[in-house]
Amino acid sequence: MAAAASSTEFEYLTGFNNHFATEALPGALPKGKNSPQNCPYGLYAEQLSGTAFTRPRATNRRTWLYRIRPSVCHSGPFLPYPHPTAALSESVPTPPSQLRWKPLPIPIVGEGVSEGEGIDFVRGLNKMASAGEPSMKAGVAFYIYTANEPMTRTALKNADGDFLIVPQSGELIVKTEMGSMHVPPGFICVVQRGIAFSVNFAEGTTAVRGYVCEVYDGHFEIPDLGPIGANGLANPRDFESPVAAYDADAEDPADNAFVVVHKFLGALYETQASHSPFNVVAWHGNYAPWRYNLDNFNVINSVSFDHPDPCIFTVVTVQTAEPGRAALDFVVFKERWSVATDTFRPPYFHTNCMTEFMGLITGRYDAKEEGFLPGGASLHSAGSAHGPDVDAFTKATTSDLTPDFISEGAIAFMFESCYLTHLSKFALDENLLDTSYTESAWGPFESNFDPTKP
Ligand SMILES: O=C(O)Cc1cc(O)ccc1O
Ligand SMILES: [Fe+2]
Repeated sequence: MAAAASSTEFEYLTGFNNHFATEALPGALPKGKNSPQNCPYGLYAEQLSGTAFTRPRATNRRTWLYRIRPSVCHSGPFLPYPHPTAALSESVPTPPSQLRWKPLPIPIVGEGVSEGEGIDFVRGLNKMASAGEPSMKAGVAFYIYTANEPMTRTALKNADGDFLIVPQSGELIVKTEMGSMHVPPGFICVVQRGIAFSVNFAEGTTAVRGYVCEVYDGHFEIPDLGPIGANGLANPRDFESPVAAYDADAEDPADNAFVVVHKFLGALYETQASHSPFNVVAWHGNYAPWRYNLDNFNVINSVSFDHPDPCIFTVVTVQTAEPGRAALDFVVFKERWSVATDTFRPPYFHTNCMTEFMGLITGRYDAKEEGFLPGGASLHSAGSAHGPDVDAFTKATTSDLTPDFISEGAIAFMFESCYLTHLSKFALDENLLDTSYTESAWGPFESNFDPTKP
């Protein structure tokens, strides 16, 4: 497939939830006020709210955009957007089975998508599982995307939730109204609701695969550190937001045409725009997309005994109103020293009241060294017991407990949610599922119980 290559050289503004100010033309930001009678360069002033106007200052998010045309010129009339796998996204009766998926082919060919067809990020977004309702601002959706075409003249604007994008293969250029970000595997990015964006490819990338978590609740925050102190895990200064950049109008009106896909109440709508929605010449505010390099995550773990719960690896979280109960924790399992004495070191057997959707970006995961593959996924629903597979158990109970540098170069992750998710029809496709998962992982366990040997 032809892929328009994009440069990866972008500037960034650093710091989590900072109040940024950035202009692509000198003096484009009005001085001292948000909404002057006339804006510099003939721009239109427009506010984008990320939270209710009345939220307390600490959690209030909004950005002022100075743009060539108001956003309303790029929206409506809205017509249903024919998504190739829409029918497969529908929720189906969901068993509590522990599930594992093989790496998804790029692109996925099947119902709705024929061999050789160009598929972009929006058309290649496949819903695996979801819970809740965008209309009530509570819930999540987990997706795997595969695409072989950039969104050169298409943008997506999501009213339902924030998108956390986790590339697994292929380097993304995520172009947003606030500017562009390079997001290769090993990085994550968040594009919050209401911000139009296109997923394009970096030079050398012709096909991509990765994971997306959409959260209908609030926005991603860095977790509080409690007794850990003022530093550690994900540090605020490592979050990078784009600088302002805009598409200038081309001379030929035909070259300016854009399709804006709008996600609203779980459905996709399209609108034909005569100009690019990426027309923000300057912006200021604290509601902006960001990227984060997972290399910067400072792993903290036990240096005495026992296996801490996986929340110790939370990079960012979306909280519900109940303290400590996450709509979504994004948790990363990466290389680290494993030193705990007299301890079963891999993830323990457990039943969680939260839902655990996992993916693997690269390398191996210590609870399942075989079978859980990069580009694949697993789902352990709330209430469904799971744990290390028999090989991991045998290795962990027989090896010497010397300090061990584990999972070298590996990055696994978990979307952990307090919501119970429904599977999509797509997720139950037998060609995508690893149908031998539960039997191969846990079937061989035998009783080692001997009442004579304490
Ligand atoms: O199930 C999993 O592999 C994820 C996980 C990891 C861990 O270290 C502890 C608990 C847990 O759910
Ligand atoms: Fe688990």
